[in-house]
Amino acid sequence: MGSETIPMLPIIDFTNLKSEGNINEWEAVKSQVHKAVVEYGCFEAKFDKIPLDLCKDIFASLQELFDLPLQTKVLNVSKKPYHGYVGQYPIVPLYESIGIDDANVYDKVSELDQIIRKMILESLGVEKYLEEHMNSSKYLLRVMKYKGPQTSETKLGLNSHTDKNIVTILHQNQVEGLEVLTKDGKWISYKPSPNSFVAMIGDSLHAWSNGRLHSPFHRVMMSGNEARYCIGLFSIPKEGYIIKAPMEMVDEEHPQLFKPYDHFDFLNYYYTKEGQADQFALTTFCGVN
Ligand SMILES: O=C(O)CCC(=O)C(=O)O
Ligand SMILES: [Fe+2]
Repeated sequence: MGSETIPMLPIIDFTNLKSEGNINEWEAVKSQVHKAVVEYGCFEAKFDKIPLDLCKDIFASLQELFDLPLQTKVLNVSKKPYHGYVGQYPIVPLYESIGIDDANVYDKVSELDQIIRKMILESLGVEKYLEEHMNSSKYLLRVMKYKGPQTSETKLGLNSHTDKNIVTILHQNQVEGLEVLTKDGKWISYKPSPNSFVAMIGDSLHAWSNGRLHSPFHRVMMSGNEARYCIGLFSIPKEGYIIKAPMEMVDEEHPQLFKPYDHFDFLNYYYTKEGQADQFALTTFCGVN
C-alpha cells in the first residue's frame, strides 16, 4: 500500500508583505503566486489585515441576513445575472447567494486582489498594462450560504464550474466544502482557517493571459448539520471593455486562443440553457479554432 499524498492548495503568506518597499519579500511572494496560478489557478492566501472580530461580526450578520424571509431576500433584484438574490434551484437546494453591486467593499480585501493582480502582471512581464488592467475592472461582492444537508451523506452545494471574472477572493466560516480540481483531475479539499483567503483565477484572466494562467473547475460539497457562509469578492471586467490578450502573450508557442470579447456578451451566452450546460463555454463562445 503506497502512502498517497493528499493534494493541497499552495499556501502563500502575505502577512510579511508590509509594503512594496521590501523588494525581496515582494519578489519571493510574487514567484510563489506565479507558480500557483500557472499550476493550480488557485491558492490559499494568509492575510492578517482583517481583524478577526470583524470577521466574526460579518458572519453573524450574514446569518441574520439569510434568516430573513424568502419574500424579503428576493427583493434584492438586479438586471445583471448573478447580481441579485439567487437560490431555490432544484439542482443545488442548499445554496443561496446575494450580490451587492458596486459594493463599498472592505478596502483590505480589494487591497489583496490588487496585490495579487499586480504580482501576476509583473510575473508575466506585462506590468506596463497594469493601469489599463486595473481601470477596466470593478468589483462585485457576493455573500453565500450553504445549508448543512442534515444527513450522513455528502451533497452537492454548488456545481462544478470555472469563474468567469478576473480574480475571485473567497473568505468563509469554519465549515468545509470548497473543492478545487487539479489539472490532473484530483479534487483538492480546502481547509479553511480564520486568516485564510482563497484566491482563484477566472476565465477572463485565463483569456487575457492567452491561457498561461489556469482557471480551475471548483465546486462545493456539503456534509453535516452546520451552515457554511462564504463571502466572495469578484473583480470583473467593466461592460464595454474588450478582453484581448496583449501581443506579448501571443507567440508561435502560444497561438491566440480566444477572439477579443466583451465579458457581458459572454455572460449573455453563459446564462442561456446551452451555456449553462457547456463546460467550456468560453471556448464555444470565442475560441479560435
Ligand atoms: O462557496 C465557495 O467557496 C465557492 C463559491 C463559488 O465558487 C462562486 O460563487 O463562484
Ligand atoms: Fe466559483
